[in-house]
Amino acid sequence: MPSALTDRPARPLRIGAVTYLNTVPLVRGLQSLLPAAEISFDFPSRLADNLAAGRLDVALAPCIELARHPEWSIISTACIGCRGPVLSVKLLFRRPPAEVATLALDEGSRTSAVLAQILLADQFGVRPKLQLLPLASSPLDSTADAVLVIGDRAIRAPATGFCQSWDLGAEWTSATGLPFVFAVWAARPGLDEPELEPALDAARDHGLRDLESIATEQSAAMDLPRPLVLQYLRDNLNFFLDDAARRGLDLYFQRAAALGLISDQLELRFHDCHVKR
Ligand SMILES: C=C(O[C@@H]1C=C(C(=O)O)C=C[C@H]1O)C(=O)O
Repeated sequence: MPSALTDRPARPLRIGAVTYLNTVPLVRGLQSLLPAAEISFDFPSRLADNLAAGRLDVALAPCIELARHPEWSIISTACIGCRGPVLSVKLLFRRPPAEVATLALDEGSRTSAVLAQILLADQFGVRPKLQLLPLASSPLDSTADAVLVIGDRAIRAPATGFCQSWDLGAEWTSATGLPFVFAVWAARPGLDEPELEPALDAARDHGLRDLESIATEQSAAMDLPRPLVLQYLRDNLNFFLDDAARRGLDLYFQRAAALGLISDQLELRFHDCHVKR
């Protein structure tokens, strides 16, 4: 039923969040802040597709997708980023980087899929042929010269079977001196939910105050050492889209455009236009 005031169907706000450990601090308090919202979890690439298809109102979307959907706006200062090694975005090499002719990309990824191509092109001048690493396949199943894996499975990525591995957060920061941003909260056009932005920011702040208990709970749930989980959430990840993170994002988009991986007319849109370029 359309509501009389807004003329839109009165349905719950549909929020899509990433299904990895990195997102737990961002969403832990969200349901109690937005009791009527429907929060679902999926892989980053699917969240982007679902937001684009109108199946979600807001999603923790791979930031490269902002370039492909200029109609989306960023709706929170909460993000998934890093300022150095990230631990969960890895490029595993079967051949030395300068000899990479085939690159398999984690099906769950969009941002890191482009980041891997930027780093290989900028540092070694290689433009490999792309393949898909399906979500259900192990990197060991792929015969590509280099294999990108992200998320929880990258934290556990195999140490054997590959001659070298890059942590893409570390590679980006040592090449540029800037932080990196993997995903941001993006809203579909026309979304009018004034309580959403403060809730997303507050949920992040709440999660960060609760890292010790999240680490205890998640290390048991994921069978990972608690110190590793705590270090990942507290030290590797950065959850703030601040000025330095935005400079990293700008440079990433510039490099992606220079390589023809996105159009070069990107202008980031922020909800309510409270941050302008
Ligand atoms: C740090 C990470 O960032 C992720 C990487 C993404 C991508 O490559 O598209 C998208 C969302 C994030 O969850 C990770 O998943 O390990």
